[in-house]
Amino acid sequence: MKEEQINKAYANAKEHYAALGIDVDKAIEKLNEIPISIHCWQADDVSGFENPEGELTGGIQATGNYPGKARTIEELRKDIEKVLSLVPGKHRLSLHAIYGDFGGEFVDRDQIEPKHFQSWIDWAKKLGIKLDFNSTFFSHPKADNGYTLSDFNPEIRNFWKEHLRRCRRIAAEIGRQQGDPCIHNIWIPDGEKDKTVSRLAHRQLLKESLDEVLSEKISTDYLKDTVECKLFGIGSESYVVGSHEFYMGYAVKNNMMLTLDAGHFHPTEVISDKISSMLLFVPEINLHVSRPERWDSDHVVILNDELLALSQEIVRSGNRDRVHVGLDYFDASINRIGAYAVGIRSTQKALLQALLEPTDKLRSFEPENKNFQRMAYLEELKAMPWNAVYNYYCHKQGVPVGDEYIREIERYEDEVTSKRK
Ligand SMILES: C[C@H](O)[C@H](O)[C@@H](O)C(=O)CO
Ligand SMILES: [Mn+2]
Repeated sequence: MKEEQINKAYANAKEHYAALGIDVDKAIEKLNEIPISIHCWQADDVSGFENPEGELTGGIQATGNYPGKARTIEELRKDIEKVLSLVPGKHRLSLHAIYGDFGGEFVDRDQIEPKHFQSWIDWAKKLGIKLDFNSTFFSHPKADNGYTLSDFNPEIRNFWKEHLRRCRRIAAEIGRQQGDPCIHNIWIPDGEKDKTVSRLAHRQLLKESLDEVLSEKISTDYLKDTVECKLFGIGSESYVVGSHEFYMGYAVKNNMMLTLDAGHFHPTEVISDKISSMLLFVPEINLHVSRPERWDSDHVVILNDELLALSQEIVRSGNRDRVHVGLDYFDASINRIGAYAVGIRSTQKALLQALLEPTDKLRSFEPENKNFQRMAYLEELKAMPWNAVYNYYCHKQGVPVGDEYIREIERYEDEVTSKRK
């Protein structure tokens, strides 16, 4: 797109929004301050570097066999660097524990240390980005019977407690070195395919295991733990120990962060409407923005109604700094760099639309029962020239404008990912 065209469209958009009392430059500034925590696992179908040839377990599945997935740390970093060059803003990278730099050795989960993540910390520092972290309770023989921290066997529980303990210390070290708290997401796949009888017993064990490990106090200047619930997984259709009620209760009781994953609820249930409730009871919320298609299928995030509603709720709540936006999907059926670019850019477009909303004006209709006016303005806003503002933002940040990123990805595929056999 030509510079002149971008500027002209932007000037026109600016005028349109000004008529509604909206300052587009301020909206861009605010958008620029919202980091998106980019998940490292889209690049390699959640394989990681502990046992890359191993099976992906834990009730999640990456479907598809598109060529070019990252096979090494170097390839994964190169891919993430490419992704970062295609999107405006400063973002974060969310690492899973199985993505350590193990130097070709097998290091079991109860043995990992900060040193295995030092090269990630150094790399991130060089790029000027921050890291988040995830403990990995899946794809491991000690999780094969469906339980980890809530297993009846104390040896299994102890193994996973040690993993969690170490992950917290690794995340804290990342936070300390980057001078910004590292968000440590705890997702535990424990559950069963069919009619579990001992539901309470497993939940009691999960609670006890978490209580024990989380009793080690670590400053929130370095580490922010967050717990992620789930309704069901593949092979855990009937029972998941860490359900919504379990973790909502756990997070509220312990005054800690709660992760809401868009794919972890009933098929028609949305997380956008949970934000305004949970903000009243937990200090912070972590989002795993994903796209469930019929089930928790982890499709690439696109600009749909729920993504917009989610963004509106974040912005309208006035608590942007208490809601952390992270992505979580792993589509192996399409170009993986493209999957990242679409997901990040769409999330930003939704956030921008929310930031360009004349919220006070809309709110003013409510006490006056002017619900037609509210609805009509909301409809008008959908067709406002927000995309011209996004294009201008991309242009100013020196990243591809409009559909230019598609050709960049095709070039990268020709030159890099297609050569990975
Ligand atoms: C790989 C992630 O940890 C995983 O996707 C988790 O966050 C989840 O959402 C599982 O369904
Ligand atoms: Mn998730």
